[in-house]
Amino acid sequence: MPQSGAQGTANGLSSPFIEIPRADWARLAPATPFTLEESDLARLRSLGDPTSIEQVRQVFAPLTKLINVHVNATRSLQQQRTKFLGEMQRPTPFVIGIAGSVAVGKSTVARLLRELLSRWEDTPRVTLVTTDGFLLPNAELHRRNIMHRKGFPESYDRRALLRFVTQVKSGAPEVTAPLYSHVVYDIVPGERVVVQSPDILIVEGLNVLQPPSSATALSLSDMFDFSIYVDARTQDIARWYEERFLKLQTSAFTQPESYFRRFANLSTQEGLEMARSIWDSINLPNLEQNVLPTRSRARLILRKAADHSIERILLRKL
Ligand SMILES: Nc1ncnc2c1ncn2[C@@H]1O[C@H](COP(=O)(O)OP(=O)(O)O)[C@@H](O)[C@H]1O
Ligand SMILES: CC(C)(COP(=O)(O)O)[C@@H](O)C(=O)NCCC(=O)O
Repeated sequence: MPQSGAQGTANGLSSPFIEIPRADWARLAPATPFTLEESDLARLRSLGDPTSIEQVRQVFAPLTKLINVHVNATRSLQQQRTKFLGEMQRPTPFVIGIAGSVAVGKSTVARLLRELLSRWEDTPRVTLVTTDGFLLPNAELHRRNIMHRKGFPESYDRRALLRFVTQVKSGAPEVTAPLYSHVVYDIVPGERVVVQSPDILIVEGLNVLQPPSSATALSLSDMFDFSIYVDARTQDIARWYEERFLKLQTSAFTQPESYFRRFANLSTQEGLEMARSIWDSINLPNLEQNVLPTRSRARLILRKAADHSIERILLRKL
């Protein structure tokens, strides 16, 4: 049975979330055969992410079913509204936001959802964009003296990001976004990501659930039809960040164009110290000050255990 109040009862208010026990959630998987193969999963997982096929079956398959219910309800509402207003309007893309800390594993969640949702016959065209494309280029971050704030809300061109998602959601046939490279650690000049009127747009990034900058402004999350916060204990995320940094030392950092190339030859101890210093000075304060406070704005919270498995599922009921 769903349990209420899993997110606490601050100020005596009851929690807007119910926790759905993992076993009950797994039983909500669709009856259709599960077709994801180990080889697909290997392609979709991020570096160091151990998500298993069993996890996908028990957690992600029911989640895509729930999202499919939301997609169909949204389309039905759109149709009825169009009829009521006497308008001619095609169904517009269903937009999903995925938020959470650096290194929590958002990319794996987003890629799995893209893959599984595209296997539903109602939504074959699913596009995933990451908000890093809307980071200000390094030259501009330096000019504003905020290079040490990469990932904080002020390091993005938030108006361009909101405009981009609004255009996609309005049904524009083709919208483009800038492209960010984690290896170069900067926007790639002249390259664009092209989005062509998908059935579903997934927008993944640290700050996608930020409230509006003023009481009268629209926020990105106003464009979301569904949203997910990928959550974990801060000390676990810090460890995942360190472990990933050590793995990147022998992979991405060795590439000639890597911004972190100078870290490739550090000893394990020095690598750990460098990872800890970046975590403590940038990603941890951003998590605590900006990202974590948006958790309760999500429709669904996926809470990961120390081994990356999803141990708790919290669904907003209000
Ligand atoms: N310095 C880096 N070089 C290359 N790839 C990176 C680097 N940092 C992160 N990545 C990759 O970028 C993706 C996004 O990472 P991140 O923003 O931390 O989000 P998350 O871990 O929640 O998916 C991950 O697939 C990660 O492996
Ligand atoms: C690029 C990021 C800000 C994530 O961007 P997002 O796609 O979440 O908008 C992050 O991965 C990052 O590089 N943070 C800066 C500190 C660091 O190097 O870890």
